[in-house]
Amino acid sequence: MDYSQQLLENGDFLSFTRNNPDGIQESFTFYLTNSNQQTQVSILDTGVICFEPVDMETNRDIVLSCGVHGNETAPIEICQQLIKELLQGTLTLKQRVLFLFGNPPAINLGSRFVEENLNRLFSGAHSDDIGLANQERKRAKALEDYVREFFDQGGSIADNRQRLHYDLHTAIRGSKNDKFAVYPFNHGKPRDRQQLQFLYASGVNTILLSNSPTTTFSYFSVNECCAHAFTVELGKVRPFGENNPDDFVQINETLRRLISEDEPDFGELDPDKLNLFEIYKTINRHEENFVLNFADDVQNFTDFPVGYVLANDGDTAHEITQPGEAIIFPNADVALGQRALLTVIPAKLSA
Ligand SMILES: O=C(O)CCC(=O)N[C@@H](CCC(=O)O)C(=O)O
Ligand SMILES: [Zn+2]
Repeated sequence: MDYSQQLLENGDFLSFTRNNPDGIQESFTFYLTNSNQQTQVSILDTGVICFEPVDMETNRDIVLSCGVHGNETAPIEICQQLIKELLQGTLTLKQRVLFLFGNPPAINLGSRFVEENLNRLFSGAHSDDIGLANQERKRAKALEDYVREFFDQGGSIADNRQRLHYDLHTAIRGSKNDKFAVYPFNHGKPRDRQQLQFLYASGVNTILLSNSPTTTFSYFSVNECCAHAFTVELGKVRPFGENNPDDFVQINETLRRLISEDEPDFGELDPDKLNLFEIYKTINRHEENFVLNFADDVQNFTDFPVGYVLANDGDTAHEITQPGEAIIFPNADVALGQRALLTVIPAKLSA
């Protein structure tokens, strides 16, 4: 049985990806027909599948990525289910959608990454040290190319086309705010209220505004593709099969509407309902002797008193300097030079 027939029968793109973690021999395309509407399905690489309505006006191009960190399974399960329903014709396709399972070898290992954190390798960082051409660097470059090409083929945002990229993750620690999103630096452009409302309707009521360039996937799409893009954290990391579907009802619903409606209305933003923070400090690990001065079970968004030493990096002490300053993504076990934690402070949406 050929691959396209197999995918049509079982809709199981995740197994296809996991069985071909290092790539496929060549890309392939096939067509689906449902209620007289044709869909072009293109498998461009392992973990890369694109759905496009044929001969139908569309107004947005949607990228949904997951598994950029291989052990973050809830987003992988969400995307797998959407792909299955599209392949089996039970979810209507009205817009172009590109799904990406970011790091198949890491997904198979159930680990965050194999050699290097993929989500630190975008915006060209994959080519910074040419001696280091590991699979994550190659994949970061390939993912950039797939996303750029997908948006380019959709058409220009000057023609009122919307470009969207939601990079779906789960966090290592528990969190006082279970679901939250990083809104990448957008070089001073106003933050998009419709997008904030979309996130709110998806159950993501906490937003971290980033004020500087990074090497994450979502910043790449904002900066190089002019997309609305976010890193979306959907709860705590759990192994496959241990995620509670009840925790993802809202995002499942909003993503379905985004894919299958012409002009979905997600309601009006009430900024008072959002917990808004800005990223205040990025603390990188520079020394082997790096310690965090709080326990492993301290949750994201926990604040500490001014003067509290959060971390010691060799001889450097990183202190809390602002009332309300709270921790996000603490991880002492990162490579030297990489981000070991962020701090955030409460923020307001500018008019
Ligand atoms: O919980 C953690 O420590 C990490 C969760 C995670 O993978 N977060 C992303 C955030 C990316 C961003 O800042 O936009 C990451 O660290 O890559
Ligand atoms: Zn992640």
